[in-house]
Amino acid sequence: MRTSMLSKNKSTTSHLELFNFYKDSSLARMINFINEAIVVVDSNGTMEMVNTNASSLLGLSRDELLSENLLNFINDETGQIQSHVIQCLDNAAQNALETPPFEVSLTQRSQSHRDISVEISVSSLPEELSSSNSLFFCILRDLTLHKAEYAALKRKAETDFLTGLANRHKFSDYLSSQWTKCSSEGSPLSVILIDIDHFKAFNDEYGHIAGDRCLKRIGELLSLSMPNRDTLAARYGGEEFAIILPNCASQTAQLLAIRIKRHLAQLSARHFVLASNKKLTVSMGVATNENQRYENITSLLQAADTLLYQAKSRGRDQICFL
Ligand SMILES: Nc1nc2c(ncn2[C@@H]2O[C@H](COP(=O)(O)OP(=O)(O)OP(=O)(O)O)[C@@H](O)[C@H]2O)c(=O)[nH]1
Repeated sequence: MRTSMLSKNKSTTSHLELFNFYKDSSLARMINFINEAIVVVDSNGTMEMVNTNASSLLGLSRDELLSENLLNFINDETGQIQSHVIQCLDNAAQNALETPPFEVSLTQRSQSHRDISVEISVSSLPEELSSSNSLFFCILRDLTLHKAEYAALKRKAETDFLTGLANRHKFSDYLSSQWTKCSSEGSPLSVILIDIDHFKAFNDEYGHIAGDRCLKRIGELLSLSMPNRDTLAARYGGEEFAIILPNCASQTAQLLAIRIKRHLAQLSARHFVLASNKKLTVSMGVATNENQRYENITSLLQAADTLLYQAKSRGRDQICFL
């Protein structure tokens, strides 16, 4: 039975016959013992064998999956991913070991119809296991949990613990990507540096815990003052903050700096008054890359830093811009 079925031409063997044959083959029995979701497909993506893990991942019983094509589970409006999968099957047929795993989004057919991210790794089966019809062994790995964990870790790695703003690392990455984007579009890019004045005196007078609370309040205020989703506020250093404003001309950046300074003054008057009755103030430097004024990110940041120190040396509690 085995030899005659295998030697039969695929076109004269119905899918049901093939499936029933494969269902009882030693390979089909073996894949049920592997602790991965596995489907065996032909070169068009039609499923020939499915193990129990794959059946629960795809949300249909093994028998229901018989008439299904793996490609029909893939979310792919443009059809590009499906072509890529077919190409991977072709590649796997040529060189099984050089087909890298790829990621797709699948819709589960269970009641929830949930979309899940899955990594598929394809290998071709040797001829003695697949008859004249090329078969491919696909391992499907659910990446949903892994992706959620990765996103949470990434968020943590990019966030300043105390203020909840972006940290310096995220600031650098974002500035770098926005520099490239704005330069290629010929649009302006502004940076505002903000440094709290005499913060050491505040810490000395009220202690570090009150100092931390103050930094947190300023972080909240900055976060609420951002004009749009492209704007990024970050904690740049100990008592220093920075704002990246893509597509923002110098005048608009200056107006935003003035507004933030006014809001900070109101916050300070309510919460952060020093013993000498002096309020906590900030100094700011605002620099804008317009008409290729600066050669690179470093010179833009240096300009903002120089302007900030100008504000400090002129007596603090002020904004300097070009
Ligand atoms: N509470 C608290 N204080 C911090 C933190 N990071 C930095 N600082 C304090 O910020 C102060 C910065 O002091 P300086 O660099 O002398 O600056 P300044 O006193 O603000 O004076 P100018 O910047 O010259 O106006 C130091 O006392 C630091 O301990 C923090 O996370 N929490």
